[in-house]
Amino acid sequence: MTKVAFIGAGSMAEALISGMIENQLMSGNDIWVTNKCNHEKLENMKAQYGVTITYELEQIFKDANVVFLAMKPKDVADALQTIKPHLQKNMLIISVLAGVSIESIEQLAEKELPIVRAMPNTSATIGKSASALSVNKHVSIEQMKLVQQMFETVGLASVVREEQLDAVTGLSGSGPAYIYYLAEAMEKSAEEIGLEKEMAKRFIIQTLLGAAEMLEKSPKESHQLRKEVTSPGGTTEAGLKVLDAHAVQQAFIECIKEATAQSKRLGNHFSNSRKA
Ligand SMILES: NC(=O)C1=CN([C@@H]2O[C@H](COP(=O)(O)OP(=O)(O)OC[C@H]3O[C@@H](n4cnc5c(N)ncnc54)[C@H](OP(=O)(O)O)[C@@H]3O)[C@@H](O)[C@H]2O)C=CC1
Ligand SMILES: O=C(O)[C@@H]1CCC=N1
Repeated sequence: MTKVAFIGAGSMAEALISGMIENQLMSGNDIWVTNKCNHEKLENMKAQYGVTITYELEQIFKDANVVFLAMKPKDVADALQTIKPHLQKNMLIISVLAGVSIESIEQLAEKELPIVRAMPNTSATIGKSASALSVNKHVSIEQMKLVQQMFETVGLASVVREEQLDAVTGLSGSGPAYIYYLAEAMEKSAEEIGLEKEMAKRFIIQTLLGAAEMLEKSPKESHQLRKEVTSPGGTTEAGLKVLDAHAVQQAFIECIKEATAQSKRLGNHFSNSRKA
């Protein structure tokens, strides 16, 4: 049996727990969860997923095979300071923290541990995450199999070079938020052009799902698929002219580059503050 401990019980931890349970990789009995102080949140997770919740570190780490680090980057130094006496050589550490390098975690833990740095996204909740994984040399073949299995259960999982993880964070870690941002704009416009909210929502969702599936299944590139919707002198052309006038495509490119840069900054800030 695998015992999985989550240190941090926020959005990303919940997405992974929900996805792993929903897709029957494990049950709530296998999962232990703690956070900093939000007891109500832990109680909610216990009620919803049947996980064990505790602030007793002895309990959470006893016989744990896998330890997820799922706090914000700014909190990982304090968290590791507290948990490090409980970390054992055979425990696989999986960090989902944006920006924070494997080396930084090794230094904070002050012992040689198998460490995976992962960048999933919140679509793990429904088994649709895009997760990138990097590992250190202490991760065994068996542990790697387990990691692959866990992240494949919650979506697509690929091993990447660690230096690629900031870009993955900017692209697909943050990515769901960009799509929700577009959905928000579509919902707001629907209201203004006189469509009922519920009906418009169904049309928006189906349009996003349909376009995503076309991107997946059609052999055509995205720009070709866009062209096929855009009749000369038609409605799409008129709409897209407005987006071009506002340089929206360029803005999205800059958005992803900035998110990537922020991931690097989070990591640098973190390692510099350790050196200071
Ligand atoms: N949200 C997302 O879409 C994604 C997030 N990530 C990464 O996941 C990590 C968590 O993000 P997210 O879930 O959004 O953050 P949240 O703010 O939702 O959750 C953070 C959790 O960490 C807990 N925590 C803080 N300090 C400690 C501590 N010392 N010991 C134990 N638990 C602690 C908090 O507890 P309390 O509530 O009690 O303060 C809270 O449960 C981040 O590092 C982020 O970069 C990665 C991919 C996507
Ligand atoms: O916004 C963040 O920092 C985290 C990392 C990727 C998605 N959410």
